Amino acid sequence: MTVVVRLAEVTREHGDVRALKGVNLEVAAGELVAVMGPSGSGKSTLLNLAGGLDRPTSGTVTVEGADLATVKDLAAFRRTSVGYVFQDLNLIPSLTAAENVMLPRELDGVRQGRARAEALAVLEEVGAAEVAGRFPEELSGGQRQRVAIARALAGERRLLLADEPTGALDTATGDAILQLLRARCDAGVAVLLVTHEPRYAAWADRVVYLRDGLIVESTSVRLESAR
Ligand SMILES: Nc1ncnc2c1ncn2[C@@H]1O[C@H](COP(=O)(O)OP(=O)(O)OP(=O)(O)O)[C@@H](O)[C@H]1O
Repeated sequence: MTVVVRLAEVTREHGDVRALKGVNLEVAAGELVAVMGPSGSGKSTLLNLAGGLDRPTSGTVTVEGADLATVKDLAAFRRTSVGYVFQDLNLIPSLTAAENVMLPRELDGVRQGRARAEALAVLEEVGAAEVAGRFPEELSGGQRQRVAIARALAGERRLLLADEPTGALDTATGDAILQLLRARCDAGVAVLLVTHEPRYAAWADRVVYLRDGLIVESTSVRLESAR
């Protein structure tokens, strides 16, 4: 079992607010872990720390063996190792769907032709090939979500972080999104998924419950035979 991300005794304080109070969590390659818990319990904070978007007050975060505190170019590290589906998607309005997916790869030095080919392949994989040339404002909510996921999947990233990726989507689209994440996971990617919905958490191998900045419960949910 290859551990892709490990949080060890991680705390995060914002002034007097202790968003995380000593969290230990490992996610292995091929494992989908759902993070649940009430609003304000620290779920987004946990995800941001796991992806190097935020730094812990104490404790260590290790991604693919690298202690994030010692990584010099964290932005570059994130682009190559971590796929992130943001709650508000963060698609760039002036770029087409394909260009949005290509951008992080091009920033990494991948040539335009190859980045485009990759983008089209991954858009196809998420069922959004037909919108490759459209701009975000021309897309439905579900299509935007698929494009954001395609952007997170492009390249050989080993860690995928998704913060409520099913957002306000209808159940069928939400299920399709989870199916996609599950397929990536089964192909060897480690996935950390924040969700409020037990329906989606049921796709996970393990559910961890956060309360007041602590993991209060961790449950194995998915049996191999159920897949
Ligand atoms: N930048 C910040 N400055 C101050 N407090 C913050 C900051 N970010 C988060 N917090 C606080 O840390 C706690 C955890 O927040 P977090 O967003 O991680 O919770 P959450 O479980 O993701 O909530 P939700 O389900 O509403 O998204 C909350 O009390 C929040 O108000």
